[in-house]
Amino acid sequence: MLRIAVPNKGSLSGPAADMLHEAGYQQRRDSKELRIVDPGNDVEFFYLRPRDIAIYVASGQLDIGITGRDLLVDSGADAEEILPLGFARSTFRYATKPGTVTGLADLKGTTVATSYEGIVAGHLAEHGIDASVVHLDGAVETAIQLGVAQVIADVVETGTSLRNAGLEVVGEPIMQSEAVVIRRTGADGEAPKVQQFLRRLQGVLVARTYVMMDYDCRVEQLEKAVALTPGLESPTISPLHNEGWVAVRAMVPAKNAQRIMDDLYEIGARAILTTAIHACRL
Ligand SMILES: Nc1ncnc2c1ncn2[C@@H]1O[C@H](COP(=O)(O)OP(=O)(O)OP(=O)(O)O)[C@@H](O)[C@H]1O
Ligand SMILES: O=P(O)(O)OC[C@H]1O[C@H](OP(=O)(O)OP(=O)(O)O)[C@H](O)[C@@H]1O
Ligand SMILES: [Mg+2]
Repeated sequence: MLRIAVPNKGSLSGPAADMLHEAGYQQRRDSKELRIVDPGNDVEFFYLRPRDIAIYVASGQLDIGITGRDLLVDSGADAEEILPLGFARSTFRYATKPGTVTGLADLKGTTVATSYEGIVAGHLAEHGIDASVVHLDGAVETAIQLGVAQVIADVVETGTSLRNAGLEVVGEPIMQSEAVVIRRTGADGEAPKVQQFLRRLQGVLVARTYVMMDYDCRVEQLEKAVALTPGLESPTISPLHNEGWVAVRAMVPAKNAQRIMDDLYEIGARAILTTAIHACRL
């Protein structure tokens, strides 16, 4: 049975459960449940603290896990990313009161408050900056006002939390993060059960980002039309009863669908339809 670690709380937990549900897996009904078995899919899910997931996966007791890239790096655990999942996207950045620190070099001699000590200590060492790091569990934006640190390093998504605390970012982002599937470093990636799990999640990602587009066009315009809708491999072309016309079917990125429909119309395509993809195996 495949054993999978899933975040039980925080920003990762809801979207991870939604994605697993879309991929056809049973998920817990009660947020207090710590483990469920999905016998139909031969999978066991363990609901763990997001921060602990890389440690469990590295220990070899669980085959794979869903966590944040930043949490994986921070843990220092012997685990590796195998599939990015596109949700819980964030950057990890230094921030401070405006005008106090202008660049990375000014961090020398300061105290940096963070919940991600591993990332920060690693980043400071990499840049040869001698600064102290104080570990806080959360709400680190307040640490400056309360005099615990001069600088913070934290997750930034919209920037609202920083703005509300009167802080501004310093330097370039330390890293870009999103939810990822991880496994123990060097673990057997070819294991059929792992491969099937990854294919299902990839199917959800494709279904979320692509739509199916169908249209009719004149044979003379086909090359231009196909250039607009090349599909993932190649579009399907079917003859129409009306001579000189063909029907075309191709997957297109959902975010470009309206523009592509306009462009197809311009070159004479008609009956242009888009439909949602509910599931997919590439
Ligand atoms: N506001 C946010 N937007 C996007 N991703 C976020 C946000 N806050 C945290 N994350 C991401 O979620 C993961 C952190 O998981 P965690 O459960 O600790 O998040 P959290 O939402 O801060 O939860 P909590 O603070 O309740 O512990 C990290 O990968 C982080 O990048
Ligand atoms: O840029 P924003 O959109 O404001 O998002 C970033 C904030 O979200 C998270 O906080 P969370 O609410 O999880 O609280 P925490 O600091 O206690 O973890 C993170 O730690 C930042 O504080
Ligand atoms: Mg948080």
